[in-house]
Amino acid sequence: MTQASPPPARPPWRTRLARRFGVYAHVPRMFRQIWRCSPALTVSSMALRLVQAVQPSLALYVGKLIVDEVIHLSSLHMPPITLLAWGLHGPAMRLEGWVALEFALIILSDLTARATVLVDGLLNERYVNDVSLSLMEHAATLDLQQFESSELQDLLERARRQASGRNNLLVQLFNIAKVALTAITLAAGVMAFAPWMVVVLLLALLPATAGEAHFNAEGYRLQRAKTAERREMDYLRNIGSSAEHAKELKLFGLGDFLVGRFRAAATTLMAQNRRLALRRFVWSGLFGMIGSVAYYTIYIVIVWDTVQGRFSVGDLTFLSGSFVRLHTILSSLLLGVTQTASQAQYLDDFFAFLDLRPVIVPASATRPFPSPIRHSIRFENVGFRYPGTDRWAIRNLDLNIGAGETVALVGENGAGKTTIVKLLTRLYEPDEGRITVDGVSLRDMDLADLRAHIGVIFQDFVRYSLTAAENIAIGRIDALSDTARIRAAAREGLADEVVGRLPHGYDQPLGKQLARGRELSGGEWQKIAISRAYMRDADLLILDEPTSALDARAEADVFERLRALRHGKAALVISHRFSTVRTAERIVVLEHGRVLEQGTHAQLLAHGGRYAELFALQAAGYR
Ligand SMILES: Nc1ncnc2c1ncn2[C@@H]1O[C@H](COP(=O)(O)OP(=O)(O)OP(=O)(O)O)[C@@H](O)[C@H]1O
Repeated sequence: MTQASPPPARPPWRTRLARRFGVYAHVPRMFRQIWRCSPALTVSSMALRLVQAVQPSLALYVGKLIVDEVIHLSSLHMPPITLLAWGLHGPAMRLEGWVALEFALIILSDLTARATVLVDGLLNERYVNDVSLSLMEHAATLDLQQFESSELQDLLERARRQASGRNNLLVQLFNIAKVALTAITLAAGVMAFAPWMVVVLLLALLPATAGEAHFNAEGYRLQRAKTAERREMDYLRNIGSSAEHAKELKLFGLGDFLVGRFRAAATTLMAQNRRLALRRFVWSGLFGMIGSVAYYTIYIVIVWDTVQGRFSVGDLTFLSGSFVRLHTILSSLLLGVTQTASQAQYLDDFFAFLDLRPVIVPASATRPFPSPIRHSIRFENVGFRYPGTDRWAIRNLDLNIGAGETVALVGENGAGKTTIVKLLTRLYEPDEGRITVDGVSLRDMDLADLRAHIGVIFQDFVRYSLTAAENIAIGRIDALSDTARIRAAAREGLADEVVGRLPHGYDQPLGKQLARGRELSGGEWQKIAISRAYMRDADLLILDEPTSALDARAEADVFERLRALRHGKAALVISHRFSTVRTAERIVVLEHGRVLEQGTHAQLLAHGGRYAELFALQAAGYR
């Protein structure tokens, strides 16, 4: 599975440059999303940063005033007095005022820093939840065929990373705004003394910025190209450590095989990441040094100017202090901008996912599902190919399911039985022909209305790690609190005696994922799934291999109830078991996506075709 895929090709420089600038295109959209989470918290977070931004310049300037005042006072040659007496001394009052202001600034800085952590924490949590909810809500609107494509899985994986790991982007962007403001105020202070210093410092930081931008883009490109490999690694990790797979893993001794495959994938990925990290380390170190050299050159000039008397000692403290900060702040600002740029690239994936539209377009003028069905459900010359494949899974299919009729579909593996169910429920659209209910095309119906009138149990139904009641209520989730309905459905689907044996009855969590969870046998799960179908008052009941795991008595019971329940409703049953199939009013034999023969059990046996042949084969097994 894992091939050491070659590093992705480098796009031309124009594209690279456009991408580097384009990464922030989605930031306003992200900001709107944050704002929607809580306008009050967003405003508070920004206001607190505004206060924090000007604080360092103010503190430095007050520091300069203190130093100058101390030098002034020490030049007055006061007689020795106590600190208290000196404090009450007139000339000291101004110094005390500056110190008090500095103290107030420090307290304010401390308070705003703490308040920012609090506000950001609250806002971040809301934002992360909002992002996860948007992902889930949007995923629910997409079609099955989109989920089955690996491109969508890759995009979803990257979008999820935005939901789980990229949430700091918000805090980082706010911090950048704060740091930028601080840098402006500090630079304005330094500019008043020597504008060239700021210019030199900015120029000296340019190489480091360019380097960071380059390596961040490279890093993202590598991560993006490796999405499929990472998904495979997640898959291997998951099957290697889940209770669901533990049984086969042990019996087939798959542990070493999985570990080996994971290790191979991880080693390739690590080697590519390491190469990039090393190149980044070397270049960033070199570029960083250019900034430091510029900084120390300027520092020496400031000291020299002070020694020469062009600057006061207060000026020296202010300038050197401002300069240290400006140097650190500008470096971190430039770094921050490029780092957030690389994170902002994930926003692309996140919003690209949110912008995906379902492929099955809703009908422009919807017609209600004809309930109850008076005549029939018809497949008229239907043809269908799965997206991305050339083979027709279904071709020239004409099929009729009359009102109140039970039709059984039989056919060898891959004949197209489940595909018919997917088309009937509009999980996929036919490429040719049409499907109608009493003459109304499925395409003209509202999707939710259509699905509300059909009860389906697929052969690979889901075993939810939820309580027994919830597992049954899944069939009609808006009736979750309707205990009587859940119990009635459980009786019809034979799940009530399964539930009766559970220590916590209907409140018993099922599966192994939840605390107190109880695992059921295959047949017991199937009874739960059949009960799900009974939760719906469906006009068409579709059971795809409903009784494959049931014992003979349970199977007979299920069909007896099915017949009793239907009262004029149609049913489509797919099965390989002839004991199930023979009870149907009509049996349709499929081959290569077409109807080969159809009729009652007796008619088909008399006909002596494929059905008779398959029936004889199975019957021989029992003799
Ligand atoms: N998601 C898919 N993408 C591509 N091809 C698919 C997909 N699902 C099924 N097929 C192909 O379509 C054909 C019909 O499959 P279908 O699941 O309808 O068969 P079936 O009659 O239900 O088989 P079985 O008895 O094994 O359940 C098969 O050749 C299968 O390989």
